[in-house]
Amino acid sequence: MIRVGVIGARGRMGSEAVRAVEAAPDLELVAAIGSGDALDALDGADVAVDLTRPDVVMDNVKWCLDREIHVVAGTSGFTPERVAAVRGWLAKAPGTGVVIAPNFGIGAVLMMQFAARAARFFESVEVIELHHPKKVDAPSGTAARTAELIAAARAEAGLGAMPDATAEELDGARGADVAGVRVHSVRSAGYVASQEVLFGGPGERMSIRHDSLDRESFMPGVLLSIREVVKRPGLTHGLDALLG
Ligand SMILES: NC(=O)C1=CN([C@@H]2O[C@H](COP(=O)(O)OP(=O)(O)OC[C@H]3O[C@@H](n4cnc5c(N)ncnc54)[C@H](OP(=O)(O)O)[C@@H]3O)[C@@H](O)[C@H]2O)C=CC1
Ligand SMILES: O=C(O)C1=N[C@H](C(=O)O)C[C@H](O)C1
Repeated sequence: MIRVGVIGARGRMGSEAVRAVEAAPDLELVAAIGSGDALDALDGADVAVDLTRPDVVMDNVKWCLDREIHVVAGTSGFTPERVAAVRGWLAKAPGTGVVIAPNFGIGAVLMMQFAARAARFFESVEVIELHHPKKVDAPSGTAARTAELIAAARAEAGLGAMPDATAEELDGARGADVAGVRVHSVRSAGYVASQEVLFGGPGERMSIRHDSLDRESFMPGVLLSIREVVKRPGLTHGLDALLG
């Protein structure tokens, strides 16, 4: 049995994760921690799953790594600087694993992979992410990571800046610049989590879209990450490596 604690257990994702862990025959829920609860309840846990907020997740990860508790971090906000900080902490806990999962959805992981693969073939690319209006951060972690992957693929292919004649702009009209890729965030009732990556080249365009219609879409990825993190010391960034 893998002993699991969920941090953010009363939230939208955390409560789903609690149910999923409780229903899994090889996992035991040993802690369900909400805001205001002490992390000490994680003593004895093998894995902590963090589904909280970008402003608290780093402290939680550090607390767990100081105690050699493996971490599955689904919370958004993992900038390259934060990922580097986690790597640094892991260097002092070499037997411990961390999975940072910008998105647990299998389709979303594929959408990010496909986008990175297509990136070198198009001169233009922009990302539109659409989420429920209770989301506290923008752009989404998924969109930011997608932009980073696209930017890396473009750089590797020797592509320069994208064509864009914008000379006058209402603040925000062209979205956020993430590693040179424009990311547009929509917040609207009726959405859980969606993303579309738009590519353009001479005489053609292509879009790759993924929609999570229900948070149950994330649960297979949460369970896979828990089962894998105990076998993988060090940092795993994204579910790609876990999917084979
Ligand atoms: N990787 C993925 O596939 C997915 C990631 N996410 C990410 O997961 C995170 C949570 O999303 P969501 O569930 O929608 O958000 P919610 O606001 O519904 O849940 C967050 C929960 O964290 C709790 N919390 C806040 N601070 C602490 C703390 N210091 N210790 C313990 N618990 C705390 C909150 O408690 P309280 O309400 O009392 O403040 C709340 O219950 C977000 O960053 C989101 O982007 C979401 C969906 C999928
Ligand atoms: O807050 C959400 O809901 C989601 N957050 C993650 C993100 O920021 O990418 C994953 C998914 O998009 C749902």
